Amino acid sequence: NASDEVIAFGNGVFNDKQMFEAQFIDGVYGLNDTTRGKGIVTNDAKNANKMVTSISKMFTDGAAVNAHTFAQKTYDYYLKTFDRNSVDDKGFKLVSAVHVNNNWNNASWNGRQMSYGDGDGVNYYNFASGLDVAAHELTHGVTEHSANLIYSYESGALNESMSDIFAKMVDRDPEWLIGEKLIKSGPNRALRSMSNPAEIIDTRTESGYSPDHWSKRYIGTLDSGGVHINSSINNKAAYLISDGGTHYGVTVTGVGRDATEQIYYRALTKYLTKSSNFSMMRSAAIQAATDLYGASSKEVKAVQQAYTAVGVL
Ligand SMILES: Cc1cccc(C(=O)O)c1OC(=O)C1CC1
Ligand SMILES: [Zn+2]
Repeated sequence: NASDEVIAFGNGVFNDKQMFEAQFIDGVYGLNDTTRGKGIVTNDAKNANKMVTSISKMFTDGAAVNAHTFAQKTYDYYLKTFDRNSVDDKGFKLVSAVHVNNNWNNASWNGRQMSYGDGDGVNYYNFASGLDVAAHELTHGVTEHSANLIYSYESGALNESMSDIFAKMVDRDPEWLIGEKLIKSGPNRALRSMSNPAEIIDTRTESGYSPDHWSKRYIGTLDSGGVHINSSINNKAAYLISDGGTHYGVTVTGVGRDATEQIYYRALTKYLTKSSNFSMMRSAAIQAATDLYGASSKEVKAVQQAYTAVGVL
């Protein structure tokens, strides 16, 4: 029988009410949106680690409702802000799996789909519960279909930072915290902080905190050469470009989120390459800001000052 689009309602993990397009296929309602690109589909992995393809009625499953609606919101952000049609700009079908593995404290993009763990319920809530998490994962897809930054050492830290930056452009909060909704208990109130990276305890680093300056970068092999550790250095720069501030004695006059997202999107899609390092990130952002706002613009000045403030020349 014909499948038809319906408007459905459901509650997320924290009973956040969501409204979304759903599909009625072969007698079953499913989280299947055929109105965006080549589609947006959400599956229940039933705590297996294989990606099942069953679309079942999941409006009562908070993780599924969140993963699905957050993928829609992120799709809409890229289309509206940059006229980008999904991760590949060709309508790439966005597939998400929830309840992956058991008590999995992770979320991922594997080149084909997003996956979310349920969290252990002690330190973490369900990893599908944060819009910033979904936007982070989906942006890994955007990066893969643009600069395709190698996921290790400095290029990997930039890969991670792109995901954090756009996560916060989609899911805006004044302190630019990453994954704050996931934390149930533990020393940190978020996975990362872009406004003040050094507030986050990280026992992998020499100082014990996330780095907020290139001189404090993690040099080691953990975390694929520190991709989630050193991303904080570029995150801080992006925060300073947007909101401004004085950091290690260097003052940046912020230019706002809208200019900042345009600068980073242009840098990511036009200037960064798979082996770009932090210094090349500085050059790419300056070039992007020059293209968009002019060589003597306040935006170019903010980029120069921000990268100087985090020790990247
Ligand atoms: C929780 C987690 C663990 C390992 C990798 C990632 C990853 O996607 O890089 C990950 O997800 C995040 O960092 C998102 C922002 C919360
Ligand atoms: Zn990531």
